[in-house]
Amino acid sequence: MNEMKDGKDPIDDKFLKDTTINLLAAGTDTISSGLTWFLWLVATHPFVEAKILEEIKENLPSREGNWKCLGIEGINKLVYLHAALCESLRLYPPVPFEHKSSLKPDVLPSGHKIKSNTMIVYSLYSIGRVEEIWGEDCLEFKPERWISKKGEIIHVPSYKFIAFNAGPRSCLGKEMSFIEMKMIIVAILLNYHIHVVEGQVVKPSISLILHMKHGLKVMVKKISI
Ligand code: HEM
Repeated sequence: MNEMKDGKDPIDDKFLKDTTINLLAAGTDTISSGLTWFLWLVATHPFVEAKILEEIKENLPSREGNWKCLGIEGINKLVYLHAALCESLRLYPPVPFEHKSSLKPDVLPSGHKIKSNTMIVYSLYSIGRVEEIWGEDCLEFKPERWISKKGEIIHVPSYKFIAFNAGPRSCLGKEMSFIEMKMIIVAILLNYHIHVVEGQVVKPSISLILHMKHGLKVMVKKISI
């Protein structure tokens, strides 16, 4: 990487180009998928929307202040919003399945024996909906399950909340994703009311990214807080 040729390092340029493309590719469709499912869930759960808005307004420095006044510190104080976002990513992980390969023979936690070079595909979508893991209400959108009695976020290990994958190859953009998504959500919810058009079929497409199969039709109305 540090080998210089004529004052220019071709390996360095390639590394920078690849890294930039990698970050753009990894952080574009994932964020848009995550935001679409989130906005749909919030628009169809008015109680959750009201609680998010209440929390944002409580944390705005002044009633006249707009969302930009919150800054990253303010955004990080929004416990209910964080909980709602985790809950949305649990039910609709933008990367719905993953694969790993074994270097040598191994035994899975389930007891299954595998040979070397076996590809194992696992569903992040399903892991977020297992009753033994998440409880009887696992299919319900309940941000409250992420909040302790003290009103703090409950830490959930990444092997359980697997939307960003777990282990050495987990998402490098996890923290950035939360900040980015929260800023966009706050900017949208403070300025617009989103009404989901009735009668449409909302379901995931089976692809590398969990897009909505038919997109999401909404009516957007400008509001002022
Ligand atoms: C809601 C948003 C996102 C979700 C759910 C998500 C999820 C994931 C998942 C599941 C992986 C593992 C992929 C694999 O092993 O094949 C991954 C890897 C990765 N993500 Fe994200 N991601 C998100 C946003 C971002 C953003 C915004 C960035 C960067 C700006 C980013 C950068 C990366 C990178 C660089 C990797 C590869 C890490 C490695 O292989 O060591 N991601 N992400």
